[in-house]
Amino acid sequence: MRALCPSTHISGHPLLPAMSRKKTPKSKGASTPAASTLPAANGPRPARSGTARPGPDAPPNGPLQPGRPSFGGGGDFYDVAFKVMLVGDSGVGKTCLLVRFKDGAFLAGTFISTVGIDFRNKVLDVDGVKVKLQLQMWDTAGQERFRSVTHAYYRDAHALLLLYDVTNKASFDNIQAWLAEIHEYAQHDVALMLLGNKVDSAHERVVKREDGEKLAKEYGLPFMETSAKTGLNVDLAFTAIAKELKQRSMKTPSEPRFRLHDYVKREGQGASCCRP
Ligand SMILES: Nc1nc2c(ncn2[C@@H]2O[C@H](COP(=O)(O)OP(=O)(O)OP(=O)(O)O)[C@@H](O)[C@H]2O)c(=O)[nH]1
Ligand SMILES: [Mg+2]
Repeated sequence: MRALCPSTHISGHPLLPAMSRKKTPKSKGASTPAASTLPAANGPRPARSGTARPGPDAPPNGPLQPGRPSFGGGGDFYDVAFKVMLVGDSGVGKTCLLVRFKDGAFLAGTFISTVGIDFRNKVLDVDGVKVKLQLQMWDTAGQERFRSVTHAYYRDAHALLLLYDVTNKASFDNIQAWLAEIHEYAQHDVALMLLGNKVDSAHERVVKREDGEKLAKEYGLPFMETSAKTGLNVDLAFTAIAKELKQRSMKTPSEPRFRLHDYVKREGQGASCCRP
């Protein structure tokens, strides 16, 4: 039985009609990647702690979310905030990865596909700076009228985590189509990382690690294999993105450049370490 990852589907969301949840993974075409509007990673400049917050006239989709200097009404204190979208075929584990990162959990149950928007926020401490990651993903359930919405969301994303499932060849084959969509709709400098998920399912693996590495190299992407089930490399993936985004927005001349590729290569663990 497949595990169920809780979804934060917003019923009653103004953009979402009442939709039933899909229970089988769908092809890439049916799962519209979410997009963002922010000037990706090097686009907008997140406000630092103590800096002015955008006033009421600030564009709603400005590059960075305002920092909350020392207190936040929502309970999460942060200096800079970024939007991170998870994209990839249905069933690759986007919701599970998000839940694992946010709550440290992997719940057994039946796969319930996300309909609408799934999101979580988490604040990380990156070298003394509180970085809030606004993690989200959209699913349009194949409804064409929502594609424009999700494409708009692409432009808002500062970072994109592009997932495939190592036990599902089609999800890997579709990566190029996802990259084409990202290229078309996301900010040109969006921080992007390729993740091969479900490496705990060693016996069902059909996509070799080397294949993922090769594809990533071809497109110049940082790459890691992950498992939402065991937690392998999950925190690392989000931490790496947080470090990259924080560096892009707050880099001081004296600070050595953070190299995302090198970081994930150095810190990433092999699947063999965490097989159940
Ligand atoms: N073994 C294993 N199963 C996983 C892992 N991640 C997710 N799954 C399972 O894969 C199925 C799909 O996971 P989801 O996280 O719901 O997939 P999704 O990408 O959010 O799918 P959509 O919402 O349809 O786009 C569920 O049954 C999960 O339990 C993993 O790392 N290992
Ligand atoms: Mg989901």
